[in-house]
Amino acid sequence: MADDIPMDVLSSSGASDASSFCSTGPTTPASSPLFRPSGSDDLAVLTQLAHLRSIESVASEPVKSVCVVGAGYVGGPTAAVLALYHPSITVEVLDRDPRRIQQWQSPHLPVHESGLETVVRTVRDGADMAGDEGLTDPLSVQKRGRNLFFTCDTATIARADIVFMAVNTPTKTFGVGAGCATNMTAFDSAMREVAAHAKPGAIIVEKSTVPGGTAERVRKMLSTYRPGVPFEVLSNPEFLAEGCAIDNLTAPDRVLIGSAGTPSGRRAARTLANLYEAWVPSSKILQTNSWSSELAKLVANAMLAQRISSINSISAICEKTGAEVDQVAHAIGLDARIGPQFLKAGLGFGGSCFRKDIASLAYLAESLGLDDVAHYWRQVNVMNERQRDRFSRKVIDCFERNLVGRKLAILGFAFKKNTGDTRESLAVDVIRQLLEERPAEIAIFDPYCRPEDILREIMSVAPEAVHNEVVKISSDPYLACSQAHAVLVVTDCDQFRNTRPKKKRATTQSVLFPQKSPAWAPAHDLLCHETTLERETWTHDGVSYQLNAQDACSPNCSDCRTTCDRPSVTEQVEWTRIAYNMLEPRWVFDGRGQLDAAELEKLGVRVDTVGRRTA
Ligand SMILES: NC(=O)C1=CN([C@@H]2O[C@H](COP(=O)(O)OP(=O)(O)OC[C@H]3O[C@@H](n4cnc5c(N)ncnc54)[C@H](O)[C@@H]3O)[C@@H](O)[C@H]2O)C=CC1
Ligand SMILES: O=C(O)[C@H]1O[C@H](OP(=O)(O)OP(=O)(O)OC[C@H]2O[C@@H](n3ccc(=O)[nH]c3=O)[C@H](O)[C@@H]2O)[C@H](O)[C@@H](O)[C@@H]1O
Repeated sequence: MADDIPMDVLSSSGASDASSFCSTGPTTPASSPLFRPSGSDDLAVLTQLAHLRSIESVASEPVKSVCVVGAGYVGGPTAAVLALYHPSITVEVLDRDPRRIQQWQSPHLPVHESGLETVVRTVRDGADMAGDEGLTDPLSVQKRGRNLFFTCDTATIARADIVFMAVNTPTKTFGVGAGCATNMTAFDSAMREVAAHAKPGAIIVEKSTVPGGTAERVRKMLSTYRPGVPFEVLSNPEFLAEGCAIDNLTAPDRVLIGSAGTPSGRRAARTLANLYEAWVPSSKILQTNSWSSELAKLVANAMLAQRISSINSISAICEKTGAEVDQVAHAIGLDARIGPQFLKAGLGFGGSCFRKDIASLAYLAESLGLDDVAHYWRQVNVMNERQRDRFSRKVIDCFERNLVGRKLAILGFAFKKNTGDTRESLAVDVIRQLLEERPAEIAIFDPYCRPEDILREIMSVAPEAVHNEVVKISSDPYLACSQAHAVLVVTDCDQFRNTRPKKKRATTQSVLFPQKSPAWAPAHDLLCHETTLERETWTHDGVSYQLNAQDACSPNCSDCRTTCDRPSVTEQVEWTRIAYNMLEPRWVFDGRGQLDAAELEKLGVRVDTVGRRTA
């Protein structure tokens, strides 16, 4: 039995739906070409009829139930947003990891994203809601039921009209294609569950980033496991970026849907487009064939990453000349054909996707015999690794290649700001290289990462440093930097700046909902997230929601303990305080080019900035 799902959900669309297509007698009149009055042909006719009905149902029947397989950074937020915009659809998120599921059901969500908790609580726990009249008038308040559920029970698949596949697709580390090809183990194992349980006519949607041709492979897989049963397979890659997932999901630049191009494939694509049209303008929903859609996802990431490697290659030139990389980036970004985004030089790109998606693209090119193309894209990853090496080397050189006895502080461990994701953290490589020089201590502070995640990543490259407590995690930036000979800014967190960040431009959300919605940003910033009689309220799209209180955790909840230990730094750090407690030679290495070096130098520290020649 699925966890925590009301009985009416289970009874209205149980697994029996799947068989009901076959057990219902034909209603086709005798004159129909499908009708054969007798004998062994009956079964074939019934099967054919069932298929026709289930294919038809893809387009004609409203979607009542959605299953998202994979409760990760993509699956969780995607399911929550889908549930928010479709209160009448039951959204169930399936994961094989019980710990993840338990966290999604608790106050301690496994993913840190601005605005996510508010959305999850609204749809997972239900809320009171009211329109313009507001929540103060009891007569205008309505109940919003719960329609987001998290479970480990694969039976949930059988209830779904649409199944989104959002499991991890990392790089293969073994066998043919090791280091480049996509490891499809998780995807294929989840697909086998889907093939076993999905009801006829279900639409299977690839949300995961997969190699080109996967939709075709999935179609074959389905026809092997469930011969003769009709399913539609769509590609619908996700383009959200971590740290702004809710903004990206609620106001995407585009939604891409790839289908088989057959009439039923197009109908399935239309059904999926209808779901999105609840909040995305139809002009932003693109339909292509599956291959184009799958390839477009890899190419989008490759092109973004390529810009970063390009500007970082220029930063290397700047560091040896009088040019400043930010000035160069600004000057070229003003050309409308180039544009200003993704030109920020730094330590290179981290995160779970850019490197692996470029490797997958290069592997595809290589498998097609296009070695030059493969080499071209691989260079983007090569440049990226060199960027980190250059940074670590610079730190070591500034200490005349002797870090013995020195304390280094690392500000930021996540691969970018506003996330607690430690996968492919840039800091790991830097720390690994610095540890080779045997410093006395490396202290790490990050405002969002869990200490256990940081330690796990470092354990994978330098277990001894963790055991010997050379590497320490601090929940306080000032403690981390106290008595440090150098401070390295590794993540672009606004908390680490020494100047006010530039004002954010209005999000596209405010364009989408000009009058009604005050946009998500204020909701995130909790400006319209207030506590009224101890119940929090928030407003979106002209509707005010009053959240229900969350169930209390057990007294020995380990997540509560971790949360208490975690930093509460949301304000900018005071560099005066940091500088005061540093030891000579008081180096600050700005790996993200976001500090005002001249201001910092007034505090008596030496500053080295990526993409600028050191004074
Ligand atoms: N993280 C991101 O920002 C983005 C990721 N993507 C793509 O989305 C996909 C998912 O990425 P993330 O959410 O970051 O991964 P993740 O690792 O955070 O989550 C994947 C989840 O799938 C679960 N899982 C694995 N095998 C399963 C199975 N057989 N049955 C049920 N659950 C299973 C895992 O337990 C895990 O919770 C990847 O293909 C990734 O490339 C796409 C856009 C953005
Ligand atoms: O497929 C994915 O997983 C996602 O990958 C990226 O999203 P994400 O990796 O979450 O974050 P980005 O904002 O793209 O940053 C990636 C890395 O590049 C770095 N970066 C970014 C921009 C820049 O100008 N310079 C730069 O060094 C960031 O600090 C970070 O380490 C893409 O932006 C998403 O569109 C895509 O869906």
